[in-house]
Amino acid sequence: MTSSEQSVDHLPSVPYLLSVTPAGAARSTRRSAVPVRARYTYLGPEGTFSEIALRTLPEVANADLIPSTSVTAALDAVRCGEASGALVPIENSVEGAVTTTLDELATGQPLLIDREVVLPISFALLVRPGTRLDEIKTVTGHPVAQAQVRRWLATYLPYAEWESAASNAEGARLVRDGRFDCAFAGAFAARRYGLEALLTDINDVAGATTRFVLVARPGPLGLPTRADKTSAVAWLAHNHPGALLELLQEWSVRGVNLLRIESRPTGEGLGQYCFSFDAEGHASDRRVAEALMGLHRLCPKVRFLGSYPRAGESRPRPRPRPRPWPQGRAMGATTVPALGPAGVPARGAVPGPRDPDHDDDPAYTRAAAWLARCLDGPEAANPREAA
Ligand SMILES: O=C(O)C(=O)C[C@]1(C(=O)O)C=C[C@@H](O)C=C1
Repeated sequence: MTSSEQSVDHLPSVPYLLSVTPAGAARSTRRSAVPVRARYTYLGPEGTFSEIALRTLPEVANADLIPSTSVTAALDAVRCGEASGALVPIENSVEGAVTTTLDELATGQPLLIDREVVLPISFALLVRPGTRLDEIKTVTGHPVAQAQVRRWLATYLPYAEWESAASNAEGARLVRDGRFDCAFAGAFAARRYGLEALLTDINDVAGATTRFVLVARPGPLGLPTRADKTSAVAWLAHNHPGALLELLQEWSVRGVNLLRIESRPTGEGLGQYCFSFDAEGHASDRRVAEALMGLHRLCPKVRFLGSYPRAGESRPRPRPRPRPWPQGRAMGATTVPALGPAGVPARGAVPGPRDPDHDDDPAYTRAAAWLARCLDGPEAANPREAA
């Protein structure tokens, strides 16, 4: 048994976060002086990989961890102030994006990604004690799990009927209740639901991993480390030849590496897409800041999703304070706003200093003001959306 299995077995039984008050009710608790015990939520019920991922974070050691019924419920709990943060899956190395998470972060009241966790994923076939493989007729699990065991299912349970569950642990709960014969879930979930791991280490692709993000209400960004990632969503102005290329060029001309980019339907009709991406670096890095401002000029809508340490990079540590950018000097296509003592645009320093090159350029001024608000983390870090 691994240490993570042990930690799950010793979890207290907690209720689901079900009641959600209207969004917009509460502000971030990050700066609160009141010593309240933090509450974090995750895709539940107890015994999900999401819970294991959340428990790897030192900041939750003394917090209450409360399962949510879905990614949407977890994020809404943060939006309305019921939880300080939510840990949800966002990407799997075999199946790709967890689209619910991408879409929920792209819409609704803005949230920021604070941290990411990458977890190795391997499934066990959980059954009620005594069930044999040749007795299994119905199977359940999360859709992302199904994609990771498709070949295994075709080989060993070709006639079993699959029905998706809200999460792998929810699948295990349904097996316990007699709704299905077996569920794919982490082996650590077996004891929680009084089940038996008939088989373990099931995976079509060895070394599969899932990336999870810890999401919170907007607040000041963490200081840059030597290994950061910046996430955002951009909507293109017109569907014209080269529109996506223009967006990508904002990054490439500045030498910023994109780590992920995917299109997601906006819901406004066929062919209407926005682009969700991760870039290497922190929004206070000059090149990343310039690229974000470039996007703001180019796109009718940009949603900043945060700058945070990259998981798995050799121990990110705070950088030495960066040298201030030369104030008001043009750097490539844009200049950057005034810097505060931490090397990031100062609170209230919006827009930047008098800039003879750009003062007659309202698009520049708006982009600089937007970037400073992204770094400072006010509630409305996405004025483009209100426009
Ligand atoms: O956290 C869980 O256990 C989940 O059910 C979610 C989830 C996911 O959506 O990626 C997590 C990891 C596994 O790769 C499969 C499913």
